[in-house]
Amino acid sequence: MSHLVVRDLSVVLDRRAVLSGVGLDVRDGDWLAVIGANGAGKSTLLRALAGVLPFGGEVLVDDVPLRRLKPRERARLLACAPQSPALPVDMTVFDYALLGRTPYIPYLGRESRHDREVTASVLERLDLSPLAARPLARLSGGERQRVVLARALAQQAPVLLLDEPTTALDLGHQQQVLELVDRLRLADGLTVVTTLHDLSLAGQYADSMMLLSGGRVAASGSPAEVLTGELIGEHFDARVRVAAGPGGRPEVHLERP
Ligand SMILES: Nc1ncnc2c1ncn2[C@@H]1O[C@H](COP(=O)(O)OP(=O)(O)OP(=O)(O)O)[C@@H](O)[C@H]1O
Repeated sequence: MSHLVVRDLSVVLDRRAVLSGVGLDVRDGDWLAVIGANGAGKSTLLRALAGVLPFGGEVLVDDVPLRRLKPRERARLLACAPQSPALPVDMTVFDYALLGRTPYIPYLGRESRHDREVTASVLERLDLSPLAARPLARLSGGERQRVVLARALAQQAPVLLLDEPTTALDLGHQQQVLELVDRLRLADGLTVVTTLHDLSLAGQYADSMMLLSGGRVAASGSPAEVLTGELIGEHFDARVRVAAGPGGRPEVHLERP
């Protein structure tokens, strides 16, 4: 169970301010969806939270500033599935997912039976067991995306950051992955932050949403507050119709101009 707080976060890349003044507060078991047009800064935000980019401002997990933690300590608190990480193509699916257990394996030590069991069970839940011995080079795009997610889940960290976790997945696997993340957050109180381009899907799963535009927070609140025709029209330059879906959650449909 972990409470993620971000205050006044900024990131400068190539001497350009890519994120400025970003704040968020995600409680145990809550799901925040970060949305925004291409280049708005969504991946940069997740990379800064994951500690792989230098940033200004504060990121706190349960009141502990992230920048004070060693990489191993941070990895036990916060797991990240990036959008397209460089993959060691000769490594097998099992060994790659097992890398998620690194923060628990002693220096110069070997993984325990428990580490292998956790890894095997994550692969099972993502339909990846039959591929466990296959090298990453010989996977489809969607299979590779699930393996990256498997590594993050094997890390068993209470804060989970997912960058576009469903882009390469077919409909069934999109549902499987999002339902699995939803079950984990309800059962284990996982704190989830995802970027998602599919706004209806984001509205169905998230408790709260944040709309980024030009590296700043343009809107935040419940899905119904953020997914309005006006905000989407302004920040995505798209014409849409927003309808109330199941449970009053907004559904966003593109409309031909
Ligand atoms: N390493 C980098 N150096 C310089 N600029 C970068 C770097 N990485 C990203 N940017 C720029 O930062 C801005 C935000 O990029 P980011 O990848 O965070 O956007 P995004 O919202 O995730 O976009 P998308 O929806 O296309 O994935 C973009 O203008 C991008 O060109």
